[in-house]
Parts: sequence; C-alpha cells; structure tokens
Amino acid sequence: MESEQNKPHQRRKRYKGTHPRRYEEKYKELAPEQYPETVAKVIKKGSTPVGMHLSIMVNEIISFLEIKPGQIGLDATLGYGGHTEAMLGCLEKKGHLYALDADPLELAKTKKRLQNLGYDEDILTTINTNFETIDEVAKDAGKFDFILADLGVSSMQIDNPERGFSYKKEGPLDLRLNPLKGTSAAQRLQELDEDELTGMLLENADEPYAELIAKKVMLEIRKGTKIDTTTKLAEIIAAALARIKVPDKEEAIKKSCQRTFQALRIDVNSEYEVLHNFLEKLPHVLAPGGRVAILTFHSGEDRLVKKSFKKYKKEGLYRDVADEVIRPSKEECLQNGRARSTKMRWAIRD
Ligand SMILES: C[S@@+](CC[C@H](N)C(=O)[O-])C[C@H]1O[C@@H](n2cnc3c(N)ncnc32)[C@H](O)[C@@H]1O
Repeated sequence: MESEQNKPHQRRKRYKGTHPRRYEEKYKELAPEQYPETVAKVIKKGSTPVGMHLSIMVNEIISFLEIKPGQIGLDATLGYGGHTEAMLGCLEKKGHLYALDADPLELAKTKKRLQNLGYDEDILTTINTNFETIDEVAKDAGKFDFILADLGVSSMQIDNPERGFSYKKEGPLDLRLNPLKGTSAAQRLQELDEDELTGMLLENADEPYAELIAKKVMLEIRKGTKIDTTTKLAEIIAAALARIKVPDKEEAIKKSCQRTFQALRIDVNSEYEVLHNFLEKLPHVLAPGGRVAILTFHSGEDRLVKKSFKKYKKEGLYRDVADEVIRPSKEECLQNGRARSTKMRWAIRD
C-alpha cells in the first residue's frame, strides 16, 4: 500500500470563488441561445436579459413603414438587430436591408447572430459607420424606401461595465459608441473648464445642479484626483450634492448621476451634431413615397427631429409628418422599463 508520504504531490485546484467575477462569466443570458428558459424568465419579470436589447415599438414601426418585398431599406441603428429582424421578415427574402452601427464591437456580434438566423449578405449589409454618413451609404445602395433610426444606446452597451455608460457599475469612464475612436469622457473632463462643463450639463441634460457639480469636478481635478472611473465620478456628484435640501436626497443624487452621464455621452459622441447632419441628409436619401420612423429618448433629440420634419414639410420635401409623438403602450412600458421615455415621430417623402 502507498503510504501518505509516498503519494505524488497534487496541486490543489485554484479556488475560483463561488461567484464568477467577470461580467462575461456572470450571466447565463450572455449566451441566450444556450439558455432560452433563463432569458424568458428575465423578460417575464420585466427586465432586459444581459447581453440582449428588447426592441421598442416594433409593431407600431412595422405598421407605419409598410414594407413590401423587394424594397430597399435602412436601419440606421442596428444595435441587437431586433428591429432589423422584424424588417427583414417583411422583405420575405426579396430586396435588401442596409444596417449601420457606430459601435464595431456590438455590430460584429449582431452580424453573426443574424447570419446564424439565415440573413446573409444577399439580403443584409451591415456597415460600421456613423449614421451621419447616410449620403455615402446611399451612393452605393440607392435611395431608400424605408428608414428607421432608434437613437441612443443599447442595453448591451449600458450593461457592459467596460463601456462606462452606467454610473451604477464600476468601469472606465469612457462612454464612446466607438471605443476605438475619439475622446473618452475621462479625457473630456480634463479638457473642459468649469463654465464649459456647467453649460454642457445644462444644455445636454437640463441638470438643475449643474453649477455645483461642475465646481466640485473641477476642484477635484485641480487637487489631482483622477476621475477615470464611472464610480469615481458618481462619488464626486454625490459629494457635490451633499448639502442640498430636498425631501429625498438619495433619489436626487441618482437623477443627477443619470443626467450627468447622459450629458457626457451626448458630448463625447457629438450626438446633437450627428443627428442634425442625419436629419439634413434624410429627405435626399429617401425614394419618392419613402417612409422614415425615428425613436427618441429625451427632449433634446425629439426637438431636433420635430423641427427638421416640420421644416422639410414646409419646403415640400415631406408629403406628411407626425403632428404628435406616438408613445409605446402601457403594457410595453411595464414589460420594458427602458421604453418609458420613448417618443416616435415619422415622415413620408413627397
Ligand atoms: C437603441 S440601440 C438600437 C437597438 C435596435 N433598434 C434593436 O432593435 O436592437 C441604438 C444603437 O445605435 C447605435 N448608434 C447610436 N448613435 C449612432 C450613430 N450616430 N451612428 C450609428 N450608430 C449609432 C448605438 O451604438 C446602438 O447600438
């Protein structure tokens, strides 16, 4: 018999901990094809499964766009591809859909997902570009019979701490749609002065405590504090609002964090400028009778869309435009909290 002493030494397996630490290991929903029951349970509870995006107002959009087999369409904001999938369904394998996204990381994943569903390059062309280049896209594609733009960011981007979109999760303070290009939010804070930051918070998010927050951020930068993570910025916002007198301070701080992150995201991605450029080019890339639907998520975006649709209707480029915004149903908002702030506007090319 082998004595204890003579047993060959075996290294003990490394303890990984009971909870996987990395975001990618944490959620079964990140592989939705492998865990359909988990995904269904999460959706039923009214949450968005991690790694997925629940598309908003799909029925209203499909009903308005009146897509016919053989048409040429554009999804300006591919995201998870839920709307793209619904539009492809209407084409019945005839015609072509172009789909754009500024985010090269999520675009690659969605392209693969749609390919696995049988949508290859015969019917779908995905392009990693900003939608302000629609005129360039139309040079190859020709004019579009239908266009959709579902603005903002996807749940995948918000939920991935590495992208820095959420103040709730520790991650680099980045907030770029394309993390391979441009300036991160952390770098942007270094470039701004107090007045500029105050202006940005007011203009991009109507932040009521803009001055207090900008003052504190600049004080910390002067002291040499590195504001390069999401949670560090959230901490500084909380400290800036430490003395405000409101009934629910915790809620006020949460709202200010949300608005500050929104303001930074708009700035870092030049969201108003690119939306303006897109809206200016839009009537010129639509075929006669072509239809466009746009989903917006805050008043700044909606104002731009409303103004542009009105202006081009007056000039005779649009035959008709939405007089009022269309909102998602109560049921949809219950099912998907992220739908609550959505407004849809539409226009039809003359
Ligand atoms: C709300 S999500 C779209 C979700 C999509 N409709 C779906 O059903 O999954 C918005 C997407 O648009 C992209 N995006 C935002 N602004 C953009 C721009 N200016 N140009 C191109 N893509 C943009 C984001 O990267 C994100 O993936």
